[in-house]
Amino acid sequence: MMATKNYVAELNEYAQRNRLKLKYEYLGSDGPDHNKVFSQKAIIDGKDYPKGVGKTKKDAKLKAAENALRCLLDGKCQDLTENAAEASTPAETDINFICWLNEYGQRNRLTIKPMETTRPGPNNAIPWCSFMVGDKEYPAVSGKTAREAKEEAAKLVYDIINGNKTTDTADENHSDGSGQQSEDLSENVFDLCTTTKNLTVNSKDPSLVETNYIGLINDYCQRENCSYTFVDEKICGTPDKRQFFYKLRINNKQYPVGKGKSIKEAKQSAARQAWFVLQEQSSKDAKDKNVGNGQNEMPTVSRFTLEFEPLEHLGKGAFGSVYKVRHKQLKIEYAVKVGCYKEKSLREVRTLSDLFHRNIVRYYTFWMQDTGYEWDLRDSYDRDSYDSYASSHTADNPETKFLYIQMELCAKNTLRDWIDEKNKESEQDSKRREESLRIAQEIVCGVEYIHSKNHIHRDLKPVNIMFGVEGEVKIGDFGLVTSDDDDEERTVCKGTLYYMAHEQKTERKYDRKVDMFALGLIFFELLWKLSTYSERAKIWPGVRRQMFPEEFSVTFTKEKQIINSLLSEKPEDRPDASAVKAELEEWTQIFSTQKASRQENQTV
Ligand SMILES: Nc1ncnc2c1ncn2[C@@H]1O[C@H](COP(=O)(O)OP(=O)(O)OP(=O)(O)O)[C@@H](O)[C@H]1O
Repeated sequence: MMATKNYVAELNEYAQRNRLKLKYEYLGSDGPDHNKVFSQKAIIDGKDYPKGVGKTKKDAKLKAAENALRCLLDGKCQDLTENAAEASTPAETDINFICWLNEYGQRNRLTIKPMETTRPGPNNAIPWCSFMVGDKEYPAVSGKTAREAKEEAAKLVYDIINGNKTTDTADENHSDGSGQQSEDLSENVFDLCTTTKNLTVNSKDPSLVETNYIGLINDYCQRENCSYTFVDEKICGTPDKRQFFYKLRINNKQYPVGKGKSIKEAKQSAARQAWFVLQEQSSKDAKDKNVGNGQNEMPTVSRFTLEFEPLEHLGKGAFGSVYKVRHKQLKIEYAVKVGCYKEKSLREVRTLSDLFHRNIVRYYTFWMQDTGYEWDLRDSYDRDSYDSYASSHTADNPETKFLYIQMELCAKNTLRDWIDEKNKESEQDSKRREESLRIAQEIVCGVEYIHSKNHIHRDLKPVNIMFGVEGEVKIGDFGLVTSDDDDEERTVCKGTLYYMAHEQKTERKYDRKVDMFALGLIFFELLWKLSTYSERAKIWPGVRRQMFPEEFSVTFTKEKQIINSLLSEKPEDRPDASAVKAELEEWTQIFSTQKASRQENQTV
């Protein structure tokens, strides 16, 4: 193996020689666990140098140092910035496709089943493998060994799901299509889209599953027998920061322009814009039709009960009820939120459809119906009789529409339950501290992502934080989400008073830092045992003003420092999510090392 040059030492030397102030900034990690990449950048005398990406933090630092040296000594900064986007994407050859596929199955609650066979070859039997993902079978592939066939088959599924190949082009017996249509089909991952309606994967990041709006438009146009084309509007920006603009034309009607960093992203965004306009239009048409008919005479078929089997009433919030359901065809369980439709609720769904992150409850789709859904709570424990007690119903006002939001199903216990359980335990132990640090890190990752998309959650609290199948944190309830535009006037006192920042209670101008204040309180609650409500009521006002129980400050010195900064009265003094994430990551590492050495000492 070739030895790697120690660029970090070299850059240090360079900085010392030239009396420059050198530091590194950790920029976070990206990608699923099996294929994580880390990023760091060098900052020299306040100037940022191109980020370095690597499979470990150390590699990333080395790469960052190398990049800075190339800028400083060879003047090659431009090339590096242009390549930065590529470098941050994990190389496909590094991906363990079987592992990726298993994670994909877990995330989407699809069973993954390899089907291994042999087929006669010229000399001996050749191993073949294909995968069943949910109820869809992917094409079979051969390999020199059974393992190789399995890996190749998993890679094929990866390619198809990522839109690198269509199922048609991947099929052994199929010849390639040509022209515009085949190009569109490969973007749409058409086969998958028609089975699951809207699941595809962002080709850049296999950990994120996005709604395929081009697929939905394709579906819609086939159903309505209309044609669509993407219109190339313009391209802006410098070569390293290109912005593409596309819009959709459906039967000569033009829809709003969508933009993106690639043509594909811009087309998806245009399809998303068109999809929302179509939804709004169809709701308006239905309303006009009802008004025209004088009354809502025809009973409407409920898409909800047609597609899903309601299994359980999970709870009720301000917007409506949430049900655990099973998709009748896919046999996958989801959560569906049902409430009365208001213009504003559609805006919220629009925001939600923009968020795809491991630590955020995954949104699948939404639709509107004339009928709502009622579950008689008295009998909800009686599964067999749900039909007689749960029913679709129309509202008293015939103009009322109901909005259904299909989401990922999370575990029943929320973070509130987790905290309550921990508070029942007798001792304040180090296991709670360790778990709390993991949970806090995941919450802050989700919040960092929400903020990066220019949204403010505004209602972060333990009941709105749920857990996924692997116990990972899932931030939910985006009922109060709003955009973080600088000059927007805000509604005063939206959210839950207990976790609300001072400025959110009283001021019309506040920003994303209100979420950081709530995070401070949640971190405190994660760590500190509060046995009774009265104990909590006694210390809570103090904690909100950065006054902590003495024992807390002694036991959790580092955590207290982070929480203290999050609870700063002035929003500008609160750190942003990425800074807290970095601090927590660093502290977690130190804490684990300290714990390991303590354990070692005990055994010696
Ligand atoms: N995706 C989901 N998976 C599982 N349970 C869910 C899901 N979304 C919501 N729930 C549960 O459904 C219940 C109602 O949730 P919802 O988000 O509507 O309201 P809430 O958070 O209780 O109140 P509000 O919206 O008024 O703040 C809660 O108990 C919540 O834990």
